[in-house]
Amino acid sequence: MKAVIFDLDGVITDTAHYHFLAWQKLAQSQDVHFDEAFNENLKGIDRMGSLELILAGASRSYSDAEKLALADSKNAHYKTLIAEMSPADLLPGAVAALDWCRAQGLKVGLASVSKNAFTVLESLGITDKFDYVVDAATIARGKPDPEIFLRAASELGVDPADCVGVEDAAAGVTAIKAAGMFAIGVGQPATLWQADTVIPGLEQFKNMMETLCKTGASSGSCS
Ligand SMILES: O=P(O)(O)OC[C@H]1O[C@@H](O)[C@H](O)[C@@H](O)[C@@H]1O
Ligand SMILES: [Mg+2]
Repeated sequence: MKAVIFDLDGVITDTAHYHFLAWQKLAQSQDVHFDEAFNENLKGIDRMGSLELILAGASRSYSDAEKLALADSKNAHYKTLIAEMSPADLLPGAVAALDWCRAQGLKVGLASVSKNAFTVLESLGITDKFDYVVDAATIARGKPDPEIFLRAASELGVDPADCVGVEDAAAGVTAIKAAGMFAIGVGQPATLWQADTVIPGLEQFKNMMETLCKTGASSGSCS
């Protein structure tokens, strides 16, 4: 393996909860039922894709202009929720995982479909820990399409088969597998059943990677 490509929301920081709160408020404003179980379907899905899924439960149809206005209002709310983020919002094990990759000589990429990813990385103080961060605005097809992971691998100069992807969302794991990479799921095995292996959080990342390197389970050997 030569590179590790991380998702951001729900893997490195708990912005997944802020997305949930912002979508919940929007759904309530449109009288659409919304709960944690439904939100699971939105994880990893881009902004307009998520909005379409929510509005599918509404009693009326929406014009493109209305949809854009709703997406803008969700994003404005989301931005107020992330405004106070700081390095204290890093999930346990996140910095250690990123630093371990670099110490091993592995390339480190970020593949988030969030257009707020650069802002969040800056607030967390970890921008310089990545060799390449995909700009979500340049991605045509969101997860579960593999485009974003393939772009990261290409920009890092690494064959997708030599990459490990790390994801908390089912759609993200599907994208990693479709890109031909080894998938580490972060969360519940029942949700992330497509992943090659699942860990509860990044605190277990280093041990998992060392085991993979020893057994050659990913792609033969490490860097
Ligand atoms: O609205 P943004 O910040 O561009 O984010 C898009 C998506 O980014 C993903 O990382 C999140 O898992 C989704 O929940 C979110 O909808
Ligand atoms: Mg995520």
